[in-house]
Amino acid sequence: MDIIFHHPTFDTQFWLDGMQQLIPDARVRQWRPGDNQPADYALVWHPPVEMLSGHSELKGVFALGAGVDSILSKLQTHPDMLPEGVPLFRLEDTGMALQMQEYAVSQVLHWFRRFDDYQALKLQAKWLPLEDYRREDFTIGVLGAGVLGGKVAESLAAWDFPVRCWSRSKKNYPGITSYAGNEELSDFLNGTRVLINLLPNTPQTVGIINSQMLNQLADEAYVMNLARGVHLVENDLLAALDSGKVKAAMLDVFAKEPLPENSPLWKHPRIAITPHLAAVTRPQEAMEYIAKTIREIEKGESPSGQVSLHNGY
Ligand SMILES: NC(=O)C1=CN([C@@H]2O[C@H](COP(=O)(O)OP(=O)(O)OC[C@H]3O[C@@H](n4cnc5c(N)ncnc54)[C@H](O)[C@@H]3O)[C@@H](O)[C@H]2O)C=CC1
Ligand SMILES: O=C(O)C(=O)CO
Repeated sequence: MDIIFHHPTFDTQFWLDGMQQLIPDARVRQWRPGDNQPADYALVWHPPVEMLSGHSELKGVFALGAGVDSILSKLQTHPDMLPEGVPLFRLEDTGMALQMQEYAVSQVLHWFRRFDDYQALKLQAKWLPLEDYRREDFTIGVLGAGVLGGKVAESLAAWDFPVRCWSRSKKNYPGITSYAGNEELSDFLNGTRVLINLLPNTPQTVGIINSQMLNQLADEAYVMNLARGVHLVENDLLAALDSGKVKAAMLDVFAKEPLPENSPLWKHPRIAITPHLAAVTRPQEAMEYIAKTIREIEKGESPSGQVSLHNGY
């Protein structure tokens, strides 16, 4: 079995050695421009078109992240990049859910305990106990209730917050109210105080966090974007912050990354920013998942994690 690997920034040797250890009889190599030799599996992030195009012998392509939008958008301009019938897989959790839970829970608790207000008071040397927020006024709404959104919703429900989620089809997470489809979006938004985005980037979700959505949230809402920058209309968020509709935002992802130095988001006192690291690929977990999936494919099984090209995620 031949496995090819390409990632613009990962430690390639670590991945080659790791995959070799997990599948000892495989020949694992770094793909380099000009390498047109056949392969059974490809592990990729931002793959050059020629790495995959024409390789209909591939039995699987593994994206080395959870979101496959960068690969699917390249398919728009290079439809032959993924040969017909070759399945595309993505990382399902592999250590990312726990990171998302840490990120979301710590920030929700930060807002709920009003640490942002106390930091502002501290800067004025003011000793002023504020009224507590109540859980019943702190409904958390998770947009996208898949592998990551579902876990984030569960971890916040464990802190006794009222939690709801929104997805394409109904979910059955204990203690979480599930809303599905565009027809239930307004009901989901109505009363949501903290909006957490974990949707995939698809034509249906681009720009979804806009004025219309923000205006339907509870007053003094909080917004956390952990999915993709293109989901959020940045100017609409700035307007909602200025009007007071939104009290604060925590953003991990941006339409343009790295976020340009002249972006007004940097200077806004009620926007917190992290540089797209809410959840990163954990190499060992990812390799174990890929090796397990390869074994399942080799046995003729249908492993989970296959991307639906039709749904776009
Ligand atoms: N900031 C970061 O560091 C990271 C961000 N991500 C982002 O998180 C996203 C979510 O990842 P997973 O949970 O693994 O994806 P997933 O595919 O398991 O879940 C997606 C959820 O969104 C829902 N959804 C999709 N389209 C919808 C629509 N049009 N209307 C309503 N619901 C819709 C699905 O029903 C599902 O519940 C990734 O696509 C990626 O963009 C992932 C990893 C790290
Ligand atoms: O896995 C993903 O989709 C990411 O965004 C990683 O940072």
